[in-house]
Order: sequence, then structure tokens, then C-alpha cells
Amino acid sequence: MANVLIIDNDDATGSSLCRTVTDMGHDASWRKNLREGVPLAVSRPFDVVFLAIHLPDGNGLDLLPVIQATSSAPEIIIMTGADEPDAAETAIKSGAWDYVTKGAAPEEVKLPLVRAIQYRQEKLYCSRKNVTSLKRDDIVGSSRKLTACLDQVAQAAVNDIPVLITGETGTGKELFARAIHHNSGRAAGNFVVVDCAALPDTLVESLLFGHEKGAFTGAEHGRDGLILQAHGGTLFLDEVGELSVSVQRAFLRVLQEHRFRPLGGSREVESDFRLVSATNRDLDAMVQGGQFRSDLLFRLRSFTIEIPPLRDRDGDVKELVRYHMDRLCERYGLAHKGFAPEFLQSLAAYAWPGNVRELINTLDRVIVSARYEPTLFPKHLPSDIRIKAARAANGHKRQGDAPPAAFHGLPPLHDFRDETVQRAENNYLHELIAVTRGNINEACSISGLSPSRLYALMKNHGIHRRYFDPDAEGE
Ligand SMILES: Nc1ncnc2c1ncn2[C@@H]1O[C@H](COP(=O)(O)OP(=O)(O)OP(=O)(O)O)[C@@H](O)[C@H]1O
Repeated sequence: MANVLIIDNDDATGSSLCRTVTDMGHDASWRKNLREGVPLAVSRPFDVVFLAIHLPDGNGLDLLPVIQATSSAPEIIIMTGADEPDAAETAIKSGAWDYVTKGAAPEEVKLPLVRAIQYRQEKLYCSRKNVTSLKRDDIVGSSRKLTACLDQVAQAAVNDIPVLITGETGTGKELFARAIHHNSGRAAGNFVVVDCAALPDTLVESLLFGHEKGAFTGAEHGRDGLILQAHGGTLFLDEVGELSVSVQRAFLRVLQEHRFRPLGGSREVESDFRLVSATNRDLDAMVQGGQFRSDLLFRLRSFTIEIPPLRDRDGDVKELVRYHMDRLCERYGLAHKGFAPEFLQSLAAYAWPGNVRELINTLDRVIVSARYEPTLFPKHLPSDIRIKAARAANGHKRQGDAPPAAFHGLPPLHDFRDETVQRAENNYLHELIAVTRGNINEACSISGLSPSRLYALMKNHGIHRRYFDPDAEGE
């Protein structure tokens, strides 16, 4: 929630702005002259100040530098009259964040305000970035696009504004929502998931708001709803696009006031939760089609994180395969497996319409087909995946796409050698784990390495030492 100060003597403009700001979930203070407005800006931290130019006791632009010099250094949005074409230019030259015309519709005021708040949050994040190290939870991948999303998680974690996570099915939206929670100041509170697609119409209100004993037939005990369970923590609305219109209305009120009345209750209760939502639907199109409330959408997406599909994340498939294959082997009590390079190449060539979830399901099928065999080859892949991957590779050739760099000519020997050694070492280590079934003495005796050298090599390759040392903590 941001703190916004309005300095304007015009009653209609001031009250309309106050309403818009509070409707967006922020705190609004309103003063009608510089005599009261400027001392307030000095004494209390504000994020944004809406400042009129012509005020009863002076020109707002003259005091703009004073407001900017306060310790909270708020962003200033100047309010100009429709008949002052030069005022906008003057405002920008004076270092204001933006300007709006007095009497503008609320929608026109919201965007500069959202941007100013986002800018401040990013600034705050950058200043804290050096001391903040993100807990990635189980998020695997180091592609540029995934790393950019992790940066956004870090930004979202240091403030409390609502976050909307978008992306195709199976891209990891829930995982990212959990990462925001675990890295936030609310990590000690609950992370409560509301699966909006699975809320039965008849029970939705009691599930969300809770109920008192005897509120309806069969309510033998009172019960807290999901919203109250999220008090002090994070409420995650998964598949938010599936909320029915009547529940959207009820939710909007809860988001505005953070208060609600349980079914059968006589008093309202309060819940201080942070909201994160996710969807794979086009909510703007749903607003256009009348299926989603625009005022609710506005509240949900103060900050947006768009998770890219797996096919656009260069190199992540390989990392995900190693990570999830190791977890699956552990779950089935199997020794860890090595990979033939062609196995990984086939997986990387496939488009993964179901994204990471489809990849994990595929690996599950691979385990069934490979069982105790220590190395995975393309033949272990389900045939539909092999066929689609082969078609995708052929498609590239037929369409005359530039062939991969390796086919043009040779890379520099130095790069080629390094990459080959790295790959060979990595395969060797996985084979070693598989062959020795995690017996460190046997692994040292086969490889001729000391335990410390072996552990160091594993660390270089991002392979966890617990494969040989089950008591090892996460690194
Ligand atoms: N980057 C990642 N690293 C490791 N595992 C991942 C990653 N992304 C997703 N997963 C795994 O993929 C599966 C699907 O992820 P998740 O449920 O978060 O996707 P989603 O986008 O919320 O899907 P949906 O839209 O269908 O609800 C989960 O098992 C999750 O742990």
C-alpha cells in the first residue's frame, strides 16, 4: 500500500482523487493549501504527491523542490488546468514524475499513479538488492528469461502490493507465488491457496469467509474461512480467471477493506493478507467480454510477472531434466541415472506445450521404461515425444532456418575442448553415482579421486553431495 498526498483546493478534483486512490488500495491524505500540505509532506513519508499549480496561498511549482527534498523524496504528479498548455512542460522540466489534467477521468489518473509507485518500488528493490539474496525454493533454470522473472520475484518480495502472475499452464506460476511468499516479510505466516477453478458454487462463501456454528443446516461447528487463514500471510488465488462474477464482487470488497462477515456471523472480522493471483487466461479479453470485472483486475495487477513458456527458456530443459530425474529416482528408490547427449537433445528439441508439468510427467514415464538401466537414451522417451521432437528438428531444416552454429563450421578449439570436457565430466559423475549406488568409498576407488576432490567436482557441476552423503544439508 502506498501513501499518497493530494494538495489541491478544488473540492471536486480533491474528493475524486481521494476516491480513486483509496479504491486502488492506497492511503490518501488531502490538504487544500501549501501552508498545510507542505509541512505534512515534511513530517510524514509519502510515495506520491498530487500537486496543483494554482493554490490559494501560492504556486505549487515553487514548492516542488521542497517536497522533493523531504526524506521520503516522493514522486510528484502535477495537476494542470486544461487551459494551461505550457504548464505540463514546466512541470516536467521541474522534475515532476508526470502531469494530469484537472478533472480527468479516474482511469487517466490511475496509470501515472501505478507507474510512479512501481518505479519507487523498483528503486527500493535496487537499493536493497545487494543485501537481499533470493531463496529460489525449487525453481530450477538459469536462462535469461527465467532469471528476469526471479528478479521480479525479489522485487515483489520486498513490498506488499498485489501481484498477478501470468503464463501458460505448467510454467510454474504457483512455484513463483510460493517463492514471493517465502522471500517476503510474511514468510512466517500461512501461504493459503484458493483454487478458484474448484470452488463449488454452493460452498464458495463458507469456504472463503468461514461460518459460525448453526449458520446453515449441517454447520455443527464454526469454521475459519481461507481468507482468515491467510491473516499475516499470503492469499494465493490460483486460476483467478475462473472466479464467478458474484464471487468477484464479494472479493473486490474484501480486497478494498480487508474485512468481511463470516456466514451467520454478527460482526465483521479483519484479515491482513498479501494477495498473489495467477492465471493462464487473457483477463483483458475477459474484461472486454464482460466476464471479468475491470475494477478487480486493476486491483489484482499492481505488479505483474509473466512466466515465459519452457520452449523460450534456452538451456532450462537440461537443468530441469537433471533436477527432476534425480528427484524421481530418489522417490522410486533407484540409483541416479546418466544421460546420453542425444537424450537431452531430443528433449530440448520438443516444444513442451504443457511446459514443466509435461516435462516432469514425461520423465516419470521414462523412469518406468528405463527402470534399472543406468544411462538414458532417446529410446527411453515416449514415442510421441520422440516423433514430435524429430519433426520439429526436420521442420527447422525444411524451412531453411539457419542450421545450428556447430554445422556451419568448427568452434574455436579452446571452447570445443572445454565444453567436451565439461560434458564428459558431468556424464561421468552421473554414471559414477548410478554405478556405485551412492557408495562414496566405491566411487573414490573407481575414479581414483579423494572424497574432497570428488565433492568439489560435484559442486562445480551443480550436483548435490547428498547423492553420496544422505545427511548433507541443502547447499
Ligand atoms: N522452474 C521450475 N523448476 C522446477 N520445477 C518447476 C519449475 N516450474 C514448474 N515446476 C514444476 O512444474 C509443475 C507445475 O508447476 P505449477 O503448478 O507451479 O505450474 P502452474 O503454472 O501454476 O500451472 P497451472 O497454470 O496449470 O496451474 C510443478 O510440479 C512444479 O514444481
